[in-house]
Amino acid sequence: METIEVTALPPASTKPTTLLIGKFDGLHLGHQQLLNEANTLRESGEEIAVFGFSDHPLWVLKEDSKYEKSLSSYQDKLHLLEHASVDRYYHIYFTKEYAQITPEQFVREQLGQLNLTRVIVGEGFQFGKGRNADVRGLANLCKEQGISVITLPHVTFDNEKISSTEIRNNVAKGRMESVQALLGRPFETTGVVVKGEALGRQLGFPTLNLAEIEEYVEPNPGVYLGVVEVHYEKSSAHYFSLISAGYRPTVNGETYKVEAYLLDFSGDLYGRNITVKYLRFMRGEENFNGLDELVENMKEDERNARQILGLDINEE
Ligand SMILES: Cc1cc2nc3c(=O)[nH]c(=O)nc-3n(C[C@H](O)[C@H](O)[C@H](O)COP(=O)(O)O)c2cc1C
Ligand SMILES: Nc1ncnc2c1ncn2[C@@H]1O[C@H](COP(=O)(O)OP(=O)(O)OP(=O)(O)O)[C@@H](O)[C@H]1O
Repeated sequence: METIEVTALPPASTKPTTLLIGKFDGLHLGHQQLLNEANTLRESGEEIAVFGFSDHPLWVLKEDSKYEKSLSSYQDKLHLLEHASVDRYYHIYFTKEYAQITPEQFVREQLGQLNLTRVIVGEGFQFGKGRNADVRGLANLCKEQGISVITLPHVTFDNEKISSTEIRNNVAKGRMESVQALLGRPFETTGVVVKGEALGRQLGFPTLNLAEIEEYVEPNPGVYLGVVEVHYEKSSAHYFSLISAGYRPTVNGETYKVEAYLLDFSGDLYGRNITVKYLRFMRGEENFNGLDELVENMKEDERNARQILGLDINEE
C-alpha cells in the first residue's frame, strides 16, 4: 500500500479510484462494511484509496480528551487497511487550518484531481468547515465532478450505530467482550518490551513491561485475561497471559503501565515487539496491604485464568 503524506493538496492521480474518507480508528465493523463494498465494486484497473485524518477533528478543534487517544496506532491502521486491500492511503495532517476548508473546496480542490469514480460513505457522514455538509451535499458536489456517491446504512449492534468513540469508551471501561464484538477482533496494543523494576521476577510473577504505547486509549486499570503475540524476525508466537494495566498502587507506582505475565513461558524478550490482546476483564486494580497480599492475589488470578482456559494448575 502506498502512503501519501498530505499537508496542503494531495498530488494528482490518474488511476480510476474509489475513495473512503474519515479517521477509521480501529477499523471497526462499520468501516469494514465500507471496505467490503469498495472491494465488491472494484473493477479491473481500479484502485481503492482512503483519505485518512492524522488526528480526530474534535481533539484538534476542541481538545476534547475523549478523542486524543486511539484504538489503533498509525502503524496498526496502515496494516489493517493494507490487509483490507487498500492501495493508497492519504495521510492528511488535520489541523485547525485544514478544518477551515469548505465543503466546496474539499470536493473541488482536495478530491478534484484524484480521478475518482466513486466515494463510499456511511449514512451520517458530515464534512467540511463546521461539519456543514452531509451526504446529500457530498453527492451534489461530486456530481459536478462526475463522481458517484454510495451511502451505506449504519452497521449497528444492539440497535446502536457502531462508532470508534463508543468502542474507545468501552475500552476505557474494560468491557473487552463488547469491544471484540464491535471491532471484529480483540482490542490490541503493540509496543516494545522494556526493563521494569524486576520486582515481578522476585515475586514469582515475571512480567513483560510494554513501552511505546502512548497512542492507545488506556483500558480501565485492572487485571485482564489475554493473549500476547511475540514478534520474531520471520514468525510470531502466541501465549495466554494475564495483563496488568494501571498504576500499581501496591508498589507506589505513579504512571499508568501495561505489563503481561505469560503463562507457561520463560525467556528473555527485552527489546522485542509484542502485541497484547485483551480478551476479558478479570478484576479491578487494588491497593494491597503489602507484597505478600499482592502475591496471594496474583496466584489467585493465575488459578482463575487457568481454570477459564482449561489449563493445568501447577501449584508448588
Ligand atoms: C496478575 C497480576 C495482577 C496484578 N495486580 C495488581 C494489583 O491489583 N495492584 C497493584 O498495585 N499491582 C498489581 N500488579 C502489578 C504488580 O505490582 C507488578 O507486576 C510488580 O510490582 C512487578 O513490577 P515490575 O515488572 O516493574 O517489576 C499485578 C500484576 C500481575 C502480573
Ligand atoms: N457503523 C457504521 N456503519 C457504516 N459506516 C460507518 C459506521 N461508522 C462509521 N462509518 C463510516 O466510516 C467512514 C469513516 O468514519 P469515522 O472514522 O468518522 O467513523 P466513526 O466510527 O463514526 O468515528 P468516531 O466515533 O471516532 O467519530 C465514514 O464514511 C462513516 O460514515
